[in-house]
Amino acid sequence: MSLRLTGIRHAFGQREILRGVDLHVRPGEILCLLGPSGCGKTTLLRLVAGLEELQAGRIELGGALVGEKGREVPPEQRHVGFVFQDYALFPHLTVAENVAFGLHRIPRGERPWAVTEALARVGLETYAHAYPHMLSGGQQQRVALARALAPRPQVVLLDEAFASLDARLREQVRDDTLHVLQSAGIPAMIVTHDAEEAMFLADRIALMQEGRVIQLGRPEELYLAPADPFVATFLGEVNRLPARIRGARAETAIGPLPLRPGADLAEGPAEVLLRPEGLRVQEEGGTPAEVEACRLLGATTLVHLAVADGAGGLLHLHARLPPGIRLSRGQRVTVAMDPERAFVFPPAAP
Ligand SMILES: Nc1ncnc2c1ncn2[C@@H]1O[C@H](COP(=O)(O)OP(=O)(O)OP(=O)(O)O)[C@@H](O)[C@H]1O
Repeated sequence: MSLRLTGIRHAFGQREILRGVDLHVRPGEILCLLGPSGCGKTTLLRLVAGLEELQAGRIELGGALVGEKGREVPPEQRHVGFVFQDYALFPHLTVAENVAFGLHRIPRGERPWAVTEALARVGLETYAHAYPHMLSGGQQQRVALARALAPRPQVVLLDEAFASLDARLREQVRDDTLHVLQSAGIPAMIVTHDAEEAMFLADRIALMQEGRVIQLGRPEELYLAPADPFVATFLGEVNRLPARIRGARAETAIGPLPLRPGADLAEGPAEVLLRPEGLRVQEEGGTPAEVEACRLLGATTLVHLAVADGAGGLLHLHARLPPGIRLSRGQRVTVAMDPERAFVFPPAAP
């Protein structure tokens, strides 16, 4: 079971929303469509589900053509499972009846077993006879997932499925969802605008901007080798350092950074983006810096630092250090760069 999208374009009126998207969700793979609001993620998902008329390109599910302009398989015949942000459970049906709702293709006699199996998969078999309002938001979302998976669809699509849950519950439901999707082995395409969520869930991330996939790869590829500053900043916090390319190095206020092999950068001004965990704080042997603030954030300690920018001003930088490290305001330290967490790009447009 896999999903292949080729040359998908879409416009609403004169506005081009999708500008040529090619994607392959492999069997059993979890692919996250990540991008800012309005970049076309939901539209792409709706095209896959058949909820939007295809204008250009092809959609294949499990090797069979389900969408091409003028030749579209209707949504109910596509074997696609859908989970929305607002669960969309039927309030007057029990949990079991909600899950059974999409099982018309399965022989009647097998349906109770399919419902029990789907509810067991999400750990809610004891709630079969409860009504949605008796469940927490997280449990309702798990029912929605069970309902989407019960008919064994070719692909399951999740659209901002965790957005309406509060932070702690969201983490729990995400975690459950990852394990449920992996154990079901059904490929999934998940829409989110939250980079951390995408990194948590995805085997691969397709980062979208203005209707195009800007970079496609494993989360660590996007995080550690971003194709451009947009990808670097979307995937996580960065420090921005003015730089100058000289030979095979980018020179910055906190030392030189060797260019990566194949980097195509002209001599002259550039910009280095440095992940906060790539800013090492040491007692000696780096560039002098002064601690402005130090806060424990739970899993990491965030240190605010001031460094001379080499032109009479100060650069404000963030370092993320292991928890337990305590530095005081005004303390003098030195800083250095971890080249694995630093990326050089042409200078930002003024
Ligand atoms: N039926 C429609 N008619 C006109 N414009 C639409 C329609 N559906 C979506 N749009 C517009 O298309 C653009 C892309 O919407 P889409 O929902 O695909 O983006 P998205 O990346 O999922 O963002 P969001 O997270 O905000 O939903 C938006 O500007 C939206 O206003």
